[in-house]
Amino acid sequence: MLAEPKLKLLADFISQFSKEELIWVNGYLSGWIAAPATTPAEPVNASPKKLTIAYGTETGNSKKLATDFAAKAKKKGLPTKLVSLDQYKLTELPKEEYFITVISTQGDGEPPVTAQKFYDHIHNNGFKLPQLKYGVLALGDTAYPLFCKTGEDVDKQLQYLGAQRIAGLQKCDLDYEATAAQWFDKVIEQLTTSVPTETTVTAPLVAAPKPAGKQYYEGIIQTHINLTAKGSAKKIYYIELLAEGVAFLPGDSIGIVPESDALLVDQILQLASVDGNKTITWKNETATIRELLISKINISYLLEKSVKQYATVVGQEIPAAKTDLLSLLKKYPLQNPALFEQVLEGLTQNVPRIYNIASSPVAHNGEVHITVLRDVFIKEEKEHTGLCTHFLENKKQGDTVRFFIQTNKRFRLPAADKDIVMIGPGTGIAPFRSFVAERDATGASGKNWLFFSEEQFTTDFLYQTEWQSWFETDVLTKISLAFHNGIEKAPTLADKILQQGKEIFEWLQAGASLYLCGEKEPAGKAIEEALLKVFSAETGSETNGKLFFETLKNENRYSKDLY
Ligand SMILES: Cc1cc2nc3c(=O)[nH]c(=O)nc-3n(C[C@H](O)[C@H](O)[C@H](O)COP(=O)(O)O)c2cc1C
Repeated sequence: MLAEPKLKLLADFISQFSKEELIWVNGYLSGWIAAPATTPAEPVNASPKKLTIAYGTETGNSKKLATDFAAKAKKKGLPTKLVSLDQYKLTELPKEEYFITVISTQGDGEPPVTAQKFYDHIHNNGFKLPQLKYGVLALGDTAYPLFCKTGEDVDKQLQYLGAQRIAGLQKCDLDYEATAAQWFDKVIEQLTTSVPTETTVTAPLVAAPKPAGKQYYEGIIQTHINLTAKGSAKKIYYIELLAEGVAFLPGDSIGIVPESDALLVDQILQLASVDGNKTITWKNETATIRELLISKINISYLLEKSVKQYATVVGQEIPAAKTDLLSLLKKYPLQNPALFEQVLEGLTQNVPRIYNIASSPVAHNGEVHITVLRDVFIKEEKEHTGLCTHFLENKKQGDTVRFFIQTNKRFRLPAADKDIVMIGPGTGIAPFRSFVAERDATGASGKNWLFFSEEQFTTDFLYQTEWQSWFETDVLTKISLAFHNGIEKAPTLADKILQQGKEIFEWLQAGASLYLCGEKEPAGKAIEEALLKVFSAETGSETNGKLFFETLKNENRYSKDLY
């Protein structure tokens, strides 16, 4: 409170200023109060700094944060505009003064749908933004391999375009509130006190222990079979999970958090002479060491920072090669068992593996089906299987699996009367089984065309009897197959697309939607190249072909899910 004489002095003083000037004074005073008492902050210019806060969101977190930020900035007297990136006028960007982006990462490291245009705009147009001062707050989830990828890309690209950071990129995990608020307080401090300079705000090194925003389900395995026949070079498992009340749409995926092999964990405990029954708290999770090693902690594919932490604990130089905990313990034994908990601190959590759902919620009510290729690789001359493959391979009928639904809004069936062309080499066929089963069960009138490829016709034709039955009942209008069958120059799926390009183009011109799912390399890449060749040939030039491809994407008639 001010005493009466001072209050009067202040009122007289204030009466000399315009509203704009008062807003600036307000900001100036906040900065002055926040600064150390001996060095009052000097404002650099007399007018308040104009701030735009733009958000790109899918499930609303970025919007909520951006809205809180805008309210805070306004309170501090900064003229602030809050806008969703899909509403943002891209021609405004070169005119902006201070530009804060709050953006999440979706899909497999992709921008939210609402931010796609902005993302493409800054990446595809050859302009510069020398006057822009910016900061990016990235939302993500450390459970995903491409943590905060979109925020990283936007931050990097704005700098590349000549803009100046007023705050370093801040990456946030699911428990973002406190970190985000701290970061924005620093931004406000910059804008209300002094010349903006780049600050590096370090992201928290350690992941939040569990993806709190996700709803997890327990599914009971009711079928677990190898889809490929005897004589096949591969194993592809078909797993049916009983999962009553789990809501999803054709095109969605599930995330499964793999568990480590109990025998491997026991070997580790024995080697480290550690009591696995001791209860500890690891990244907010309280359980026995053995339980944590089985269900939470990544012991198979250690990150570089985990190896570094191990090297510090044992006080030795260890090369940053890909390794696992057991190998480290064997090669660089711990001097004493008490050090094991320090090693655990440097380890990260197991990340979920994502599988396309192969069932239809209408046709296979209460069930979720997946198609899992046994992922085999050679390390130190020994055959190994991927962690989740190994985990799922050893499950039996009646066992439970913990999973969450990963929605994929970019991979959706069109209206029931629209035609679809589905290209699914190998396990890429999974979502198309969901699509066609759904269209069959709902009596959708649109035509359906499937492209599929595998090694051997006799052993590897995934879901063969179902495709045959759908073909016979006219649910599946066309099926185009490419099997290698051990023939050196056998046509690939890309070749089939080139051969049937004219008809594919006709379907698309008549309004069909096109889908591609499967491995990115080599099949996915070759197929996209073949599609571009087809479109170029049919439209008369490569430029027109690219334009046709772009139009399909802009009209949401080309969806791909490559891994
Ligand atoms: C389908 C889906 C895919 C996601 N993919 C990623 C990813 O690749 N990388 C990441 O860091 N976070 C990923 N996330 C996590 C989100 O970025 C995180 O939940 C964020 O808080 C969402 O913010 P929003 O509500 O503003 O979209 C994904 C979330 C979902 C639902």
